[in-house]
Amino acid sequence: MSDHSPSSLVSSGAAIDIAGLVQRFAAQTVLDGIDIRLDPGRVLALLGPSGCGKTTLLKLLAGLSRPTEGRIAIGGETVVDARTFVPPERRGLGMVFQDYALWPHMSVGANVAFPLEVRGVARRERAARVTEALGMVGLAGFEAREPGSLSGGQQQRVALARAVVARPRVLLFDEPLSNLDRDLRESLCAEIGQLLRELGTTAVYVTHDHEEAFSLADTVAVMRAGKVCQMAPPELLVNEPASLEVVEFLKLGALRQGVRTERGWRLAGGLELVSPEPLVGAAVGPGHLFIPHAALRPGPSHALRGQVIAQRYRGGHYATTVRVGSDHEAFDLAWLTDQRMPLRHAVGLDLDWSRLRWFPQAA
Ligand SMILES: Nc1ncnc2c1ncn2[C@@H]1O[C@H](COP(=O)(O)OP(=O)(O)OP(=O)(O)O)[C@@H](O)[C@H]1O
Repeated sequence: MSDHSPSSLVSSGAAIDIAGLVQRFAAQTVLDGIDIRLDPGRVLALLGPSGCGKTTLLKLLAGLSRPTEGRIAIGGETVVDARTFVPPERRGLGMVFQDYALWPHMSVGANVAFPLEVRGVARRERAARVTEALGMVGLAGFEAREPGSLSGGQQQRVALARAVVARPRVLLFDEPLSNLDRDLRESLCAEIGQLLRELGTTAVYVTHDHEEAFSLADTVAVMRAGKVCQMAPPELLVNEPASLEVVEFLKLGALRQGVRTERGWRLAGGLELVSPEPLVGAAVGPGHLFIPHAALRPGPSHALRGQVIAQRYRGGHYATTVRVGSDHEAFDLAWLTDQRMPLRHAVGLDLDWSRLRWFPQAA
């Protein structure tokens, strides 16, 4: 964020242990047996579609509600189970919300100082730590400003300074960037990631944005319908998605129904993929083939032939949509190239066969 050293705000992050967490509201089961262990200082993203239970899980961590069943421990101490409930203010947390939640009648400095005031920190130390926290988020000298006079991005930086000023053991983020425009989202996301690493705080970050989750987090929990489908570092999720659900949600390529043959796959619609090398693993039979975007590369074998149907310039490359396969069963793949191409331009692509994933149909 700035080159200000965060020395006095560095905290020792706490481990988080969640075991058998269930949340029911009347007949609806919103969290259905969540087990998560997060090591101290790690950043976990909870990623999933609207309504999958992300915010409900974050609220349980924060102590803003109580689970129907299960246990949460922070730093080895049980903060909630059937017998225990530690209130939010005693959990050692900092929180950043989507809507900033700043107090409009208080100056920026007073907003950031508030968690220290509540903890009875002396005025002189308070002032020094507020200055430092504002410096860290790139708002040095903003103490006297009114929150209402700041841009959305600046208000979120104030909220971030307020969340870190009391050296929390755990930081919780609930979709903090979703009210900001794309460029600002990208830059603030990178800055938050850097800040978290400098501070060493454990963090849980709720988002439905894949890019945010993948760029910020050490570990991503993909959630669907109250369950964690897969929890893994971003590169593992991309290369080894555990299930069709994860593949479908992450949208990192094309998923096609087909039949595994001795030498490759015959996809619905008739497209044949024949591997140059013998395939290992999985028996022949029906299932789904996942062709990740990352498996595409230019080359002479032209395992896949298609037509360019769209190109978008982004960050030095053309994100190119290539339509492959016959008319009624055509599918689209995204390919990064530095060449500009006319619409309907015919392209032949090679495949990195080792990156294809086959999900055999359950017997
Ligand atoms: N206090 C409550 N009482 C009844 N139902 C609730 C309550 N809180 C949440 N729900 C329901 O639980 C489900 C999950 O909500 P939650 O806010 O956790 O989802 P989410 O994954 O964070 O979604 P979004 O990305 O839209 O915020 C929703 O169907 C919601 O209506």
